Amino acid sequence: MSVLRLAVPTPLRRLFDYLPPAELSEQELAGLKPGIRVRVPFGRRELIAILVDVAEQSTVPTEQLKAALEILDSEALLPQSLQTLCHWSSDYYQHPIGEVFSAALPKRLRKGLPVQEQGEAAWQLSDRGKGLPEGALPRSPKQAAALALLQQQTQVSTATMKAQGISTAVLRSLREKSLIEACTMPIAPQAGISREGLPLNDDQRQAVEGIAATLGEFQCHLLEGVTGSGKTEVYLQLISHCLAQGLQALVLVPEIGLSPQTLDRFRERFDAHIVVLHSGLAEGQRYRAWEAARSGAAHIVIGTRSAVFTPLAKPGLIVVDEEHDSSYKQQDGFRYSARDLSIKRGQLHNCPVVLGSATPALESLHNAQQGRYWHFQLPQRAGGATLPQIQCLDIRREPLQAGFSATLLARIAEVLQQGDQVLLFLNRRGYAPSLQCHDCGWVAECQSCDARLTLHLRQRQLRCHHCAAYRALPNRCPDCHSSQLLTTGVGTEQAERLLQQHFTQWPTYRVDSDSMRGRYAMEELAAQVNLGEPCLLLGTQMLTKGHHFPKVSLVAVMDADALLFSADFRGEERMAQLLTQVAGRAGRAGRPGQVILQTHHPDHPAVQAMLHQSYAEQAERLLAQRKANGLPPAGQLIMLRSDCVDAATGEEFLLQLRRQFEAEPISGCQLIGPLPSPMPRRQGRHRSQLMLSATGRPAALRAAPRLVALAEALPKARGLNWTIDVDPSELS
Ligand SMILES: Nc1ncnc2c1ncn2[C@@H]1O[C@H](COP(=O)(O)OP(=O)(O)OP(=O)(O)O)[C@@H](O)[C@H]1O
Ligand SMILES: [Zn+2]
Repeated sequence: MSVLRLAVPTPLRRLFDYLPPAELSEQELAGLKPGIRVRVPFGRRELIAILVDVAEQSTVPTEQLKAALEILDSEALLPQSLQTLCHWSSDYYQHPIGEVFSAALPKRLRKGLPVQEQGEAAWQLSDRGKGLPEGALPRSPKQAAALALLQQQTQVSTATMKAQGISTAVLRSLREKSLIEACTMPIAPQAGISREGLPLNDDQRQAVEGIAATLGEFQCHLLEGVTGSGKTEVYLQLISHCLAQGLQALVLVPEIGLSPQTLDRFRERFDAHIVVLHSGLAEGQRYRAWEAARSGAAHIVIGTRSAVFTPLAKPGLIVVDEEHDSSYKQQDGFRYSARDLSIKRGQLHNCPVVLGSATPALESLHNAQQGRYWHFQLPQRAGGATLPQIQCLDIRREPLQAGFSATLLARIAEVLQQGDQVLLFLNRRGYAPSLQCHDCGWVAECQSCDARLTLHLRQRQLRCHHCAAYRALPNRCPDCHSSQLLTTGVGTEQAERLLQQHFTQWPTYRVDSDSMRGRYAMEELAAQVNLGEPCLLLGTQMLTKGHHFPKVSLVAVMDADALLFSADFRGEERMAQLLTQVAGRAGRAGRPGQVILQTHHPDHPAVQAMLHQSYAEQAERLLAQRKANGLPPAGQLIMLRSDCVDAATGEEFLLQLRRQFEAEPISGCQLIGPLPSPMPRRQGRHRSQLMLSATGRPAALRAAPRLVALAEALPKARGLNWTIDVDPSELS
């Protein structure tokens, strides 16, 4: 007797056995392929599952097995290599396989809708049209031409008709006469054509030649190139090698790095079918892009994190741009790292993977040093631009206006007067991060989180940046009714006001998630700024990623102190990356750039390092510290988090887990905690964490399934949730 072994989208970490649908013949059963969708009853619902295997028998007694309802596909939706990637991810991240498959499929298919062959709108003769006697063509010459075309070729695309001067109006009137009918024509994959690239400098050429030599085999490459060194040009030329071999390229970009400028560079370079996959797409658009990638019609697939699961008919190259970026790690649900999975994918497809960054993650540098990755360096800016000078501006005892020192304001004025642009980095949106009563000390706090509320003056609201809570801005203190409410700290909204008042002649553009709503906001802004008129750009991290503003010659970090004193062991690495990236926006074309860090801690070692060391030198020092402390990449971490409405339950659960794990310890593994999370209460839930530190991958690979098995076996208190995070990127 045959049993269908299925991955069902549920939070349970196991496969489910079902009997085949009753009407399925033996022959049909033998033809079932892993990777097809099956509709199954599950509790009171119906779910869409993925077939993993057809087994001879089940461990569940036959009478308890339910029958599947319907087989939805004849061919696997995902190629074998991607199915393997899903299984591997499920094991590695200890995430339920059903949910992993869901993450890999577009919503349309998850809902059970049929696979749609993608085609081009076209026309063919109707039966009446076919029966038209010779010489009985319509009198209109255009209509006659259209019919003549269709008599020669069975189907002609609307685009071809247009190229022949036949308008849609002509085609419509032929359809009204029932002579022709609409149809879809399969898109014949065409060769992607590359236009000529820039002449490469020696470093770029070495990288392109070295990496291109590995097309057709698996090899991971680290492309470490300072900001503006022309990494993108290296990707473009590698992709053109890839297209020349008839292969597809997958390019991953950080969530907010998918700038229109980047896309334009691809579109200008290639006469090829380029599809884009990101979270802002409508369901239908996403599906069409996915299908084009899967069928091989798309030559280049550019996407954010989840695009790492896009099937490719002829995979040739994977590029991960800004590989250090934290948006590659999913922070909830299925907590995978798209960078790490792309390397696994390269292995499965036998294709090279390029990790590119000006500020590579310590993990990647470590792998390069160990000889696992080939390491290519671009130490100079391309096209003759020089790297900017970084200075620190000691603001102790300096009066500040909305976070600006007089010295900085004067410097900004000079640059604007010279006709250049200024970029100001302030990583805090809103007007002020805190509101306090001057008389009684009351502080506006979120009722559900251990966090202060941010003042948004334009909307006259207090908002929590950790949950959706907001309330109207009070006029008086709710405790003592004093009207003396004061703000502390400065956000972008406040800094923007000051700039507008101070620099009336020049426009200020604010770039943060409040001001950049709408899909085209960033695109329009970039176009405006690149007209080259002097202006002020003020923004959060959004402004720092991948943008190329050639006229910016001064970059100022308004509050460098906000980046110091992080509790996370990655704090200093992140600071060095962020500041190097921000600084890298200055002086990208010809004119030398200048970077100013405003700080109260000019002697802090991290600030000093920014002034006197390159990122590579800082990374070397930080890596040595990590090794000394057994922290990643020298060791591996696994985080177990619990959350519950009351504080004690979660902690008790993690404590039990620790005891059970330690009853039979795994060598090379050490548990730390349970401890309250850095933000102990969020959205009304108390959060605790238990961290496992392993000396290396083998120990971690043994520990992860064991922790999950123990946690699943523990009695679960009402309302308690727990999650596992393998290779956590944030310790919060
Ligand atoms: N070989 C070259 N000759 C002349 N100009 C070049 C060359 N390569 C790149 N450039 C130019 O240098 C500028 C910076 O290049 P690019 O944006 O590719 O750098 P990047 O390393 O990707 O930068 P970042 O990491 O800061 O985003 C671009 O204007 C690009 O056109
Ligand atoms: Zn909140």
